[in-house]
Amino acid sequence: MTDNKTIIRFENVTKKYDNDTVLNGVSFEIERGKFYTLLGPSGCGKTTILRLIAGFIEPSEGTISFNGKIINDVPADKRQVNTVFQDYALFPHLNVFENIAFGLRIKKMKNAAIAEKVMEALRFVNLNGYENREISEMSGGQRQRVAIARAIVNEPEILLLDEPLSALDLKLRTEMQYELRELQRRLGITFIFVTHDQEEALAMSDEIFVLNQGEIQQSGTPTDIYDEPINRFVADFIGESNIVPGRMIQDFQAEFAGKRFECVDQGFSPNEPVEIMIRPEDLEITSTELGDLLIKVDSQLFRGVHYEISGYDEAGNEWLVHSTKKAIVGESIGLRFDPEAIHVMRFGETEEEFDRRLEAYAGHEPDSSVPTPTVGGARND
Ligand SMILES: Nc1ncnc2c1ncn2[C@@H]1O[C@H](COP(=O)(O)OP(=O)(O)OP(=O)(O)O)[C@@H](O)[C@H]1O
Repeated sequence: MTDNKTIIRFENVTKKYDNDTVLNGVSFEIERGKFYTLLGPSGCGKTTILRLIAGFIEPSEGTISFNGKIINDVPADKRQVNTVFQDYALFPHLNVFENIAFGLRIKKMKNAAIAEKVMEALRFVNLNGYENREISEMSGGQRQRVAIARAIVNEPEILLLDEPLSALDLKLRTEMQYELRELQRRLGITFIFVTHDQEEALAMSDEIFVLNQGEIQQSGTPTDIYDEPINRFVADFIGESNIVPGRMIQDFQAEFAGKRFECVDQGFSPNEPVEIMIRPEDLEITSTELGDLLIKVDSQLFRGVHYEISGYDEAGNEWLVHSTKKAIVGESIGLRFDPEAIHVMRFGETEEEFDRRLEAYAGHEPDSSVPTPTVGGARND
């Protein structure tokens, strides 16, 4: 059922071009007034989802609803959706004012009303006073804002943004991230933003959909996805991660790198093979005596805020560590980590199964009657 928070709903949407399936049975809901990001590598289907929402293309199978009504064959110009394109698609022969006014003139709005709306849109994107400038006289960041003003002047219910920051240099891009986020809050309309930049997605979004090969791998808040990635693809794509093979001995006890560790995961079959993920910043450098794991340092890079240290454990797994402490290449160091830092990933788990497993953990602390090693401690047996 669609409740009144839901503005867009995809149900088993597939898009094929000839025999190529570019979206494969995708289902999701978009809630009103939030900032969503579609994140994934090139060719995974992000733009295809935007184009389906905008009405530029139709699904091959499945349904798309807008405010509870199926809109599969509603034409683009009848949808309350506007798009900001990667190249901004501004009209070079029109000045800033006329670029923004364009859609309103097509709607045959009166001049006075157009002027009022254009000026309001310019204020929203901090470009008041620029209305008579030519597009060629505007910088990249300013053109970007004109493109946004042109989209919001139509008062859409949803604004689609297809990699709108990719043409900007890093500093301007970071500034525009703040501006866009702030603009979305002030306008209160739904933004659906496409990017392949994970840091951008983490910084800006209320919700992220991580896509790969035409399927949604995982959806959730930035912290959910960063802290609890569902599989190797998501863990690797969002941030840096150490992923090593292991198995779940029993509830709250994982084995990897030849040792057993207390963890916070449960609901696996005894000895089930799994993948273990630990973030580089969750590994703490300590002495070889105190370490849960020993690694021989292979390389070290200074990254400004931290050192990036890599090395190999005795089982041959590579570990990446982010630490403010220095290490010495060629020497052994100990690594310490908490049970919560160990993320256990099940092979082939669907998002529903994954969510159910995680919900089952909530409020269930490891049972103290289960014989497990000390907190974060390793047991050699
Ligand atoms: N009109 C089309 N005809 C055939 N294949 C298409 C068409 N449009 C897109 N595709 C294919 O669909 C797949 C998904 O494309 P899409 O543009 O959605 O990817 P994307 O995730 O937005 O990628 P990028 O980040 O590179 O823009 C790609 O393999 C692409 O080649």
